Amino acid sequence: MMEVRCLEIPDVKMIQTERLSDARGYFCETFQRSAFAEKGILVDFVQDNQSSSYKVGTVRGLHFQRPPFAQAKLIRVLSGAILDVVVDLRRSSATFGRHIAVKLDSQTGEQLLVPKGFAHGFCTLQPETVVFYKVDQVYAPSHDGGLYWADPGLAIEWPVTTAEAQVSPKDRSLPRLDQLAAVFE
Ligand SMILES: Cc1cn([C@H]2C[C@H](O)[C@@H](COP(=O)(O)OP(=O)(O)O[C@H]3O[C@@H](C)C(=O)[C@@H](O)[C@H]3O)O2)c(=O)[nH]c1=O
Repeated sequence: MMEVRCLEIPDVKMIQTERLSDARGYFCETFQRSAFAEKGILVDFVQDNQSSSYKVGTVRGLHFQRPPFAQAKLIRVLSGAILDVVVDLRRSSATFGRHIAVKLDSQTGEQLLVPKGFAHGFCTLQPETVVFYKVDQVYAPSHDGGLYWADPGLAIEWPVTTAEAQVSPKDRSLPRLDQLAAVFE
């Protein structure tokens, strides 16, 4: 049993797979290719990634890979919690430039499916937060792209200010959306 819920941008989906509990704890199939396909989610994941962030208020993103290395991502939190954010970068989309922000935590184990054509990032809400995600294209640093997380034009309500956030030097100098050349059609 899995539940798939479309968010305000319908290609972005929240996924809850069933947790089978017993006296020891729970067991859960977090990804099963044919179960996802039955729900219309056809992705060939080729790489799993994991990151751990020490502090609350660590921001990673907003990232994407340019075609032909664009990635769909299936995100979940193993420990801690995040505010997960996606921005629609598809120029032909009615929701171009709009974002979705959802809380993901290890309590519910809900997963976020981010299609190709979106920038993705998150802010940790707890210390020692571990994020795990599957991607359907390999890492291609030559095709790395990004968007400045605190771009006021995006109007994302982050839980931290730019002064408080823990951000990598690379992420601090990413372009705003109005400085970004078209990436996705
Ligand atoms: C993303 C990635 C990074 N790396 C290396 C590059 C670098 O030396 C180190 C850290 O990379 P970054 O600073 O880009 O890591 P990080 O900021 O955590 O990047 C990630 O952010 C989130 C929001 C995403 O959506 C991911 O797709 C990815 O872009 O890991 C890989 O070897 N493989 C990978 O797939």
